[in-house]
Amino acid sequence: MTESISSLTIIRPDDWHLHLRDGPVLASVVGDSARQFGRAIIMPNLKPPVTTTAQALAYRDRIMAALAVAGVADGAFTPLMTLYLTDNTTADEIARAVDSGLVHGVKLYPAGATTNSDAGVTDLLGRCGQALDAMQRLGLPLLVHGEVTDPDVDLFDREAVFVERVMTPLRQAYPALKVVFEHLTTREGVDYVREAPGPIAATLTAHHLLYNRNAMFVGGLQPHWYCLPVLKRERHRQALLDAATSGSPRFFLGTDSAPHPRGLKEAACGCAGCYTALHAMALYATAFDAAGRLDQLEAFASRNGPAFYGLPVNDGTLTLERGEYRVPEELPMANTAVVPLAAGDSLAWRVSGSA
Ligand SMILES: NC(=O)N[C@@H](CC(=O)O)C(=O)O
Ligand SMILES: [Zn+2]
Ligand SMILES: [Zn+2]
Repeated sequence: MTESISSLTIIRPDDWHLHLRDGPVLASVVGDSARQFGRAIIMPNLKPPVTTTAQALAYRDRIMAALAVAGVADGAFTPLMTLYLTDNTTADEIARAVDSGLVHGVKLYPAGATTNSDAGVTDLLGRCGQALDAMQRLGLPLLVHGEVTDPDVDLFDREAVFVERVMTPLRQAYPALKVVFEHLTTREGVDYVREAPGPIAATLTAHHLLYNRNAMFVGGLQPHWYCLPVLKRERHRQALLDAATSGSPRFFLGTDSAPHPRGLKEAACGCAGCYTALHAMALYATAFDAAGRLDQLEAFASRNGPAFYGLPVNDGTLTLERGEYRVPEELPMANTAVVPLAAGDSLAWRVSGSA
């Protein structure tokens, strides 16, 4: 712990992996992100998924309207849109996305890997060549949910196997394609991203930096700690924390905040996803402080992401202070409620202001 530091002001951070959903819930969640972050990469796994630029721009309009409803000042928060890659995404669609200036990535969901991935890719190298070629040529990053879906592969090994079976051949075939390995959860993933040649980076969630898989099982089955990729062993958490605090520009902040109604988490077949947008920066600061590396938080949260995406850093600042933050038990949301990650627990840091 870095006890001497009692407050920290950093360049306004960005969230490079965020689920805002759609409809009434949008206005309930977007304010939580906008209070801390200047921009966010908005995930396209709606029902139906956001597969075209036209759909992405319409979704962007709905987000802007929700920001106004939530009372967020004009220009205070910018959604960076993405497309959902399918077996049928064309090179023309990629060109339209780049021309819009508002779409910043294309998301790969292996079919069946996670929440709302049914329309995802069945065979990346076999079916998506046109789109990948265009993305490589035009500099549009591929954002990857990196887990194989082979039922013979143990759930806890699906990211490590993805590195061998998909990521390595993909990057050999498209060496100049910009790739973000989203929500990295394993030592194998970290080793790959740290050492691989070419334009690659990874996002790291606050929950994977702070908690290991015990959180899902100790004291009973804990549905609010279940997300994909699932929390892993402690040695993986340590590798992620080392990477986040190492100063390597290849690792940056992506919350993967993914709200689900309470009733769909606390169910016989509970949904994957943790809601962390509310207290994201308090969670990250608590993790970096525990590692004694608060000095690295600004690079991770505010500098490395824009550098990879070719965007300027934000103008404003965010200030955090050491002090107990008690996570609420539940948040009202549209006509339902969402339970935030670590509900009822105390964190060591909180957001105290922004400018
Ligand atoms: N992370 C999750 O567990 N869930 C995400 C999807 C995803 O990012 O894989 C969701 O949309 O709910
Ligand atoms: Zn994912
Ligand atoms: Zn996600």
